Amino acid sequence: MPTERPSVGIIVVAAGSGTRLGRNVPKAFVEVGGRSILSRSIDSIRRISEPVELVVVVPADLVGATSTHLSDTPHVVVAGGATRQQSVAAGLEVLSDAVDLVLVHDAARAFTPVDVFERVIAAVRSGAGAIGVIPGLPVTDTIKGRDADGVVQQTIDRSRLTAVQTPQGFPRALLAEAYARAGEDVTDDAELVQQLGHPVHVVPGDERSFKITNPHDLERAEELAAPGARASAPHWRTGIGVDAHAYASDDAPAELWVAGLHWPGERGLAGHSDGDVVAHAICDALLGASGLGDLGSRFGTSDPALAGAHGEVFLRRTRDLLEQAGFTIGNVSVQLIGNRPRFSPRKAEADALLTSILGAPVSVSATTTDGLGFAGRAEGLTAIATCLVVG
Ligand SMILES: Nc1ccn([C@@H]2O[C@H](COP(=O)(O)OP(=O)(O)OP(=O)(O)O)[C@@H](O)[C@H]2O)c(=O)n1
Ligand SMILES: C[C@](O)(CO)[C@H](O)COP(=O)(O)O
Repeated sequence: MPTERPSVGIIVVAAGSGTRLGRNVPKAFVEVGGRSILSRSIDSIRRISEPVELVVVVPADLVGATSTHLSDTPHVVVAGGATRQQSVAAGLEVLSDAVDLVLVHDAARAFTPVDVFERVIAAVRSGAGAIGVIPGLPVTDTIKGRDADGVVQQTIDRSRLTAVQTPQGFPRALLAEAYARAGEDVTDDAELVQQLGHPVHVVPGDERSFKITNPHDLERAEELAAPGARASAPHWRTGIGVDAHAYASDDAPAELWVAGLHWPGERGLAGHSDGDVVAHAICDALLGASGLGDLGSRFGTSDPALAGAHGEVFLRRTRDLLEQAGFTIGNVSVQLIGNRPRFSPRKAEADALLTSILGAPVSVSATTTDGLGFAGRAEGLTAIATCLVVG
């Protein structure tokens, strides 16, 4: 069935042995800062702002062990071949029919920022199914041609040279045809597409997208992976979350918990958990900003462990989910809407508690609605939260 926009498939080739790196495990499975190169190479893919189909190509004896390197990212694993070209061909074989735009990415480029992926996807789309797109950087060294004895023959005009990176993007039909007709082994996908006579355009690559090839590259990778180092330009995202709970009925009274605090003597809220609207609105804002779903899909009412759970439980779990996905919370701002409790005397206490739970500044304010709406009629409480996250 035709889709409005080409649906994206990404083949991550990770089946190389890493001869030049000289380790005793295949390169993509070498650890950098406690995580494999393969695992790091999909960090940015997880952040692409649309769903993508992921195929990972690995050495045949590591097919079974690969999933542990990809956490919960949906993927298909397939055994690669003796050359990069054969490995890409193996990946192409298992893409589903839904995919009509393919990116091929080297796992060895473990720190490629997400904007490079998005730039390549956008450029392929703008080419109306007819062009290939590769990220590249200007060459900064002087480049000379030499003969087999090492004698310089000429200086090559570097102004027209590009150092080519991945992901390389193509309309699926074009890449499939290029691979079907491929002859001699070449070093990148664009070469095969060009051999068919199709144009390949260069878009800006990124210095951080270097290929981990030699031992020195591994040192550079360790530096980028070190705590506090930024492997990619900060990507700020905003989120919004709203929650409302009715007051508990007199038949089933409850204690009031709002903003992580217990409010003795106040009428409690009804709900599967403790009904902490402030905590729940914050979770929704954070999950939404990070593209990680929402409170309902992450912490469903079917989970008996969450019956009566306090807001703090949801907040801590939400923070963990964001951190696992590589996001850091910038700040959170929340407004509580309702007649009671009188919030301002405990604002500082609430801010301090929520700030310590989330490890980022949280500010809660409160307002009434001049008697309007369900909050004004004292039927319940609402909270609206906004946040910034960076990833
Ligand atoms: N048979 C191969 C060879 C390479 N690759 C992948 O292609 C990318 C680029 O290749 P390169 O950096 O040259 O990796 P290796 O071939 O492993 O390195 P070396 O040439 O040093 O052995 C890497 O992610 C690598 O895993 C692959 O999937 N299958
Ligand atoms: C695809 C590539 O990364 C673009 O620079 C490069 O051609 C891979 O070549 P290698 O010889 O397999 O490293």
